[in-house]
Amino acid sequence: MSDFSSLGLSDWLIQQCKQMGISKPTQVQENCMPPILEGRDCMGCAKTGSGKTAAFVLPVLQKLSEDPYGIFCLVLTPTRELAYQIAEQFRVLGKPMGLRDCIIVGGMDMITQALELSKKPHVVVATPGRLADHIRSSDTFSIKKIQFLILDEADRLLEQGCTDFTKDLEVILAAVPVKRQTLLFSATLTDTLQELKGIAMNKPFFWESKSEVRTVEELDQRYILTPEKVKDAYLVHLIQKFQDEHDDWSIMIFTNTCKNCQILTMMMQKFNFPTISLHSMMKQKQRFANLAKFKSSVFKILIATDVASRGLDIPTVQVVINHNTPGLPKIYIHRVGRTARAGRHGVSITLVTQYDIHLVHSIEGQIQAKLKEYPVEEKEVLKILTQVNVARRECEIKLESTDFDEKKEINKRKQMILEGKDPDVEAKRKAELEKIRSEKKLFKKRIQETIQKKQHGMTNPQKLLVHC
Ligand SMILES: Nc1ncnc2c1ncn2[C@@H]1O[C@H](COP(=O)(O)OP(=O)(O)OP(=O)(O)O)[C@@H](O)[C@H]1O
Repeated sequence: MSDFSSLGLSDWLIQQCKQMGISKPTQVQENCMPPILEGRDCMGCAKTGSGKTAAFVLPVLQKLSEDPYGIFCLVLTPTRELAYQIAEQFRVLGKPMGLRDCIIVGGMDMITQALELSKKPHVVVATPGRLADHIRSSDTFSIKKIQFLILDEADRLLEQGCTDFTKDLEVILAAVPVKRQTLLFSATLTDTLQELKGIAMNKPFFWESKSEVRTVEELDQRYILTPEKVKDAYLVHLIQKFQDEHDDWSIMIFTNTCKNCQILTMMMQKFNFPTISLHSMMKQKQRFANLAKFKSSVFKILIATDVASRGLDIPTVQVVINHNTPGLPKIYIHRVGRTARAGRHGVSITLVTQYDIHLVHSIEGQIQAKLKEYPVEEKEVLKILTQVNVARRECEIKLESTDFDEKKEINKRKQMILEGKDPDVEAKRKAELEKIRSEKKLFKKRIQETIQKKQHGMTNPQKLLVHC
């Protein structure tokens, strides 16, 4: 394995790495840093927790120190928390050169951000939506001369998930120079390779870690098969066990919706577990505060939606629990990648219902590894089942008495307005679609019933026609 100096990194950066406890490059750093330093575009696909951030931060800082100006580098990332984490790496590693950075994310004051942008920071780390808003509304800053455009979690930025970044990316790509170095990183690049190559036009250097298994060796991947109604009892049992058996422990629990995240958090707090939540319906300041409390181990359990599934680097996390089986293997890869980072060991436990078995098969197919069953004493779980289910119902009732659903509706309407849609027209369209869907469902059901009856000799063709 090479060292940082043989990769072409300057002494002052090597010293900075040492201060951070980084002495030898990881594979992705060893392979991607030389082409980046040579001026090539680069696409790096390496496992979670393998040091992809430093693989782009270090060469950018080196180039910036040779010819410092602002705005030199723009980093785009899908979540606000991740933007802060990346900016922090730039700040720590770039301290000796007096690096000036600026974070541009939603949920924070736009005027303060505009002022910071106008001061020409060396590095801007942004989420696409808010940066595109600044580009549309202000001419007090320019990203026309940037040297580096970096897309961290590049595949997420390009996919059309629940947050669709494509329109904002178009605005940003039109504002950056054609002559630039483009760097794209993620643990799951391969699905969107062609689109990504379109962004890194300059014959990109592509590097992918060779191993067949797409999750890290240090991760013990488990599952528990459970009926839907017993899931929460398993969760309480698992947490109790970790609390009893470990002194120093930290758990991330992923769930599918903001509401479920909120209810589970209330439930765990009811059981006196030190729990805190992170989801997109929370105010941004609360999100940052909760994450900070979890990082500093004031709270040992973080219950989150997929807003926290990518990139977050919290070394103390030893366990990841999937309260729902992720619908896509790549979501699974990122979620479980919040533990077993940088060579540490970790465990992931996925709660699987009978309806999710096909999802587990598709996850196993993608990661090229089998999940093993996690042994649990069912008797112990059944003992607390009623108590846990009563607690859930109480929390659901409590949440219903707040304006949580109302807030959700308002957020949805705000999002539609931002996307240029009329919320009332959309609601009407949705209701009509729903009506058509349920009519179709009923129609299908009737046909099936009629066919079944016919097969049992209980009907005749006329009856079928009458039904149709
Ligand atoms: N060469 C190195 N040696 C030891 N630790 C390192 C090295 N490079 C980075 N690290 C540490 O490894 C941890 C994970 O790094 P990083 O967050 O960059 O992972 P990643 O590959 O971006 O993961 P993800 O795909 O989850 O975003 C960080 O705490 C970082 O400080």
